[in-house]
Amino acid sequence: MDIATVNALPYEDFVDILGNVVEKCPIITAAVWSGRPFLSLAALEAAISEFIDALPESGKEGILRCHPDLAGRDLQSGSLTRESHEEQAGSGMNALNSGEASRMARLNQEYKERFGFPFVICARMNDKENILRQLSARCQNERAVERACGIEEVKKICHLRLQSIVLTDNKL
Ligand SMILES: NC(=O)NC1=NC(=O)NC1=O
Repeated sequence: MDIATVNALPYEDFVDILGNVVEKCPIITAAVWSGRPFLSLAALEAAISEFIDALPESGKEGILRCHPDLAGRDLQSGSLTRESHEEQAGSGMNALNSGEASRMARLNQEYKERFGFPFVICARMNDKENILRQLSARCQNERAVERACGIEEVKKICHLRLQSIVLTDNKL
């Protein structure tokens, strides 16, 4: 789909097609619809990023709380969204050995208890070794640092999800 087609979508279709570029946060997509026509995919992505950046801390934490744990219960129960499942499987989260799985579960729990929101990382840009390394290291950060870091990862996930839906090579 090219950006001209995206711009022509009524908001129902815009939200249907692009509503999960930020995991389980279709309100972001529904809000940025007002900003069309977007001159390029980059402009659409910038509108999403600006909407997120303008949210209060509680809103940013809310976005993080909409993300399923990596190798967590949603993966185990098969209730991940299509996008999350592809991302988690692609980074090996569904192929952890028992030691790795219990370490992920313990560190995810520790992280959530410390910050009140889950550890979020762009799985498609990391392998399981780096995810475990990042999770362990980031547990030591301050809350504000982790809120910002998690949101940056959300934007990376969004960038890749948008690229899989909207063609990037043409501009209006
Ligand atoms: N907690 C997470 O980081 N979750 C995820 N990262 C991804 O890239 N996909 C997910 O589901």
